[in-house]
Amino acid sequence: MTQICLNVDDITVTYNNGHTAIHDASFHLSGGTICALVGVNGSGKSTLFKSIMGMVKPTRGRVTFNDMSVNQALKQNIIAYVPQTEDVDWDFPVLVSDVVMMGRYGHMSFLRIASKEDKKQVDIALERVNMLDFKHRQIGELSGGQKKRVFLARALAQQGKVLLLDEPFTGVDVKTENAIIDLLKNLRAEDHLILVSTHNLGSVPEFCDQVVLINQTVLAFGPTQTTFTPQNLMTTFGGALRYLSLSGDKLHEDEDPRKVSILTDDERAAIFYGEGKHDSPHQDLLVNHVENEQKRPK
Ligand SMILES: Nc1ncnc2c1ncn2[C@@H]1O[C@H](COP(=O)(O)OP(=O)(O)OP(=O)(O)O)[C@@H](O)[C@H]1O
Repeated sequence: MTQICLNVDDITVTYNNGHTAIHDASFHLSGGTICALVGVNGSGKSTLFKSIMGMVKPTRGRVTFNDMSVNQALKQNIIAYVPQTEDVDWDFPVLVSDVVMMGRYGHMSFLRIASKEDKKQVDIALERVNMLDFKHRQIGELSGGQKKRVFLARALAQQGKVLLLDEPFTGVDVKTENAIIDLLKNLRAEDHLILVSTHNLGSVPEFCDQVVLINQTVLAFGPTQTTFTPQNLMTTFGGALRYLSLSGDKLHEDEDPRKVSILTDDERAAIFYGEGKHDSPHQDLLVNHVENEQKRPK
C-alpha cells in the first residue's frame, strides 16, 4: 500500500444539542509520524478523534484517508482507535486475550472464528506492550494502567496503519509511559501515522515530530520545533504557562513535592527542545498546563 495520508479538511462538528465542539479545523498528516494533539479540557480533542473514526459526522468539511472516505478506510481496517475511556462494564468475565482478539474482528469472516494468524497477532501485540504474561487473566482484574496497555494491544492487533490514541498516558506510571513512547517510536519507524492526545506537555518534544494545537479549531499545526512554542502554547491555553521542576519518579505521583520555578526565555527554549542541562524534559520536567487547568475542579 502507498503511504497513508490523513486529510482533515475544514471540518465543523455540531452535536445534537446544538453545541459546536469544533469549527473549520484542518490539518494533514502522512505516515511515519507521531503527531501530538494538545488542548485544554473541552477543546474538542475527543470530538476530533470521533470524527476521524466516523463516530460523529462533521456538519461541514470532510475527513479522508488518501482518496478514501472514512467508511472505506474503516472497511479496510486502516484505522485503529484507543478511546480515552471504555464505556464497557468489565465486571463480566472476559479474558485479556479475548479483548485483544476484538482487534482482529475486521480480519475474520462473520462467524468470527480466530485463525492461527489471528492468534499469532494477538500474542505479538500483547508482547509489544509487555502484557503477554497477563493473556489468560480477566480484564476486570487488571489495574487501570494495565488495561490501557491491553487496549493498545487490541489496536496493534488490528494492524491498521493509522493509530489514534486518546490520552494513552493518563493513569500510567513513568516506566509504562516510557515503554509506550518507545513502542510508538518503533511504530513510526514502521510508517504508521500516529495521532496522540496528551496533557503531559513535557514529553511532547521528546517523541512527537508534529503537533496540532486545538481549541475548538486548529490554532496551529506543524513540526514540533516550530509549532510547539511558548507563544503558541499560551494562545492554546489562554494563560501564563507555569513550569514545574520535578524529579523523574515523582512525575506521576499525586502528592509530589513540586518545586515551582519560573524560567528565563533561554531556559524555557532549552526545555522545549531538550538541549543543555535538561537531557530528558519528559523525565525531569512537566510543563504544566495553565492556571485555569490547575483551578479546574477535581
Ligand atoms: N455527545 C455530546 N453532546 C454534546 N456536547 C458534547 C458531546 N460530547 C462532547 N461535547 C462537548 O464538546 C466539547 C468538546 O468535548 P471533547 O470531549 O471533544 O473535549 P476534549 O478536548 O476531548 O476534552 P478532555 O481533555 O476533557 O478529554 C465540550 O464542550 C463537551 O462538553
